[in-house]
Amino acid sequence: MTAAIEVSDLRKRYGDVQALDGASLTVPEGSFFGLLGPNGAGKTTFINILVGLVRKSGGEARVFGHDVETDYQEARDAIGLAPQEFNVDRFFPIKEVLEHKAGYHGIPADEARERADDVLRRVGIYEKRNTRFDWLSGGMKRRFVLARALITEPDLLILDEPTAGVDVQLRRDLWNLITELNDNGTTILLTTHYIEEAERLCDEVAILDSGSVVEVASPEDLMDRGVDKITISFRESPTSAPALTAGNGHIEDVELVDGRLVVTARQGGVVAPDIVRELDREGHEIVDLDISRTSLEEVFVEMTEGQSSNIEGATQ
Ligand SMILES: Nc1ncnc2c1ncn2[C@@H]1O[C@H](COP(=O)(O)OP(=O)(O)OP(=O)(O)O)[C@@H](O)[C@H]1O
Repeated sequence: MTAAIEVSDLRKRYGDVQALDGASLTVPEGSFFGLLGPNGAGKTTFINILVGLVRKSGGEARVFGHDVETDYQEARDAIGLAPQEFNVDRFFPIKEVLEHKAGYHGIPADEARERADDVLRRVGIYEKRNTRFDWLSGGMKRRFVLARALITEPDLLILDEPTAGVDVQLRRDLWNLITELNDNGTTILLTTHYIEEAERLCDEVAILDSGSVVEVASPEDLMDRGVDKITISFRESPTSAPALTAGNGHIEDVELVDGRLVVTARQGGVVAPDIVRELDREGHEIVDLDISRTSLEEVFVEMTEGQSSNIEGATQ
């Protein structure tokens, strides 16, 4: 199967700044893929090279097998982009903006009108179809840039921080809409500073740091690399921390804190049952057990340490 995105040794230099420094990445067709990284890691530059807004300084980039420079039109026609910054023609009613965009991609006028109505309904701003972009609220503007990305029915939808600064309702609407698109086969590339968003939506995430890809894994696999804390309360507190043989090398530390046993371990959910059985065998009566998992956020911060990270937990 041809990959949706195939990038190797991608480089971009702006004057003194090496924005991309040999980034390599494959995004499989049909996946919901997250591109994470601290501010300035090169995410927007990466996206802009794919859509032809920025010329690479070196390396290769293909979209569904089409080179983004030599087969520009084919590559561009496959992509719908909802950019971080709004760059919309402000003087026309939004429905016309969509029709112009469809026309630019070779879609006949009748079909363009139908598609414009359809995508405006899907993003929930059909009643604003005759309004100029400037007169939409901030949330409606976000909805509109998504509609504009969808008008060409792209095989690859690229969303550059689609939920930055939007309210809870809109965030959920956007999540539902893009999940549905992905279920129907659209490949999604999402950049986000909301870690919970990546955790919830993405099959795989790539972590970009200082212009190169430092990791590609599922959110679940990344979280398994961090350490979890298992806190166990007993009917009668032991006088010292029991020595544990369970855990198969997963346990990193065991200590007694205020009468409770605190076990630091990788894959806490996997080792906890063995620990419980061992303590039970030794006659300790357990009254409560709590596992706090490492968050993807903690793993991310550790991997990109030293960078100015502003990754956030989604507020809702
Ligand atoms: N047109 C430009 N001219 C000069 N430097 C640029 C230009 N565009 C980006 N840069 C620099 O390239 C680096 C990567 O920027 P980029 O916008 O790709 O990062 P990002 O990961 O998208 O960041 P953010 O999360 O803040 O959006 C930064 O140091 C930025 O200042």
